[in-house]
Amino acid sequence: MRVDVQGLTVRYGDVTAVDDMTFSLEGNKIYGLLGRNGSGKTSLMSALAGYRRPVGSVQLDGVPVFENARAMQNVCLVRHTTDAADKGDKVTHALEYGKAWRETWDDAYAHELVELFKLPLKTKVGELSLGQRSALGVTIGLASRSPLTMLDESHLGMDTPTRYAFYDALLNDFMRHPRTFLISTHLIEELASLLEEVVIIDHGRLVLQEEADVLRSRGTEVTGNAADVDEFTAGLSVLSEKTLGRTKAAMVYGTLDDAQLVRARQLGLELGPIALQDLFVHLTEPVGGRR
Ligand SMILES: Nc1ncnc2c1ncn2[C@@H]1O[C@H](COP(=O)(O)OP(=O)(O)OP(=O)(O)O)[C@@H](O)[C@H]1O
Repeated sequence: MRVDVQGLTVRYGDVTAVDDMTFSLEGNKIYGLLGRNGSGKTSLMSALAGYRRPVGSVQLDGVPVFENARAMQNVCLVRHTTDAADKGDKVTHALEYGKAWRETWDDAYAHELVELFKLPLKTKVGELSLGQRSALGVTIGLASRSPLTMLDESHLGMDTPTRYAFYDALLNDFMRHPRTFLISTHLIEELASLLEEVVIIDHGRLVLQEEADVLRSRGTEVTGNAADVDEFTAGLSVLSEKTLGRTKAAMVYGTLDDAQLVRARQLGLELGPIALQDLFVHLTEPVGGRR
């Protein structure tokens, strides 16, 4: 499903959560929506789901989503809190609602995921653990097979093995049934290999939208003898450094020229791709204020 956002602004009283945002997602990809706390991810996703009347326009496959039941049926937004489901309902009922609401729902797949995540069907949603609630949200999101599926930090409460089981399930299901996923997460590196394109927002504004590989190629990890790494990176924009004994790894922002590549070889330094997370930190406002 294609998404077109034009001049979108979301305000809560005096607070501008999304500030005149314009971008398009061509669709059928796994997109990462990255942004610091309070940057406007949830507000943006709510507008994309048609939950609020937009200032500006939000179109899904060329059709405005707000007050359009047909378009909204093609969207599934899973938030990290299972606010959609009544906490007094049993898990099995939450899944039935998912099924009743969506033509694209795959019930057999929903039950495969219930098995995978060991979800207790007869337990009330309000009595699930945080991780189980996350698993229920993710189950609803994946089994909905919605043409636009948005997962807003929905896997936050899962433990590490469960998160990795979720990433596998997501990728496998996306390969079998390509659709548009927009996923917000603060666990960037874990999800990085799944993301084809990345949208970074900060203070309600679009910072960049880029293919993940292109974004990674904007920086280099330089590893080697600490003194040699220091010599090589002097004057470069270093995003972060890690030292282990005499070895150092430095994340450098910017493209290296031929002379620098030759010098790196002379010093015996290893050059590799940069972590998306380091770029993200560099591209958004630092904790405590502006750069
Ligand atoms: N219901 C609301 N009423 C008033 N202000 C709100 C409301 N919801 C969000 N905001 C404000 O809008 C801004 C964006 O919030 P939003 O939840 O969209 O950010 P987010 O990127 O999803 O944050 P997080 O990563 O912490 O979940 C914040 O300043 C927040 O305080």
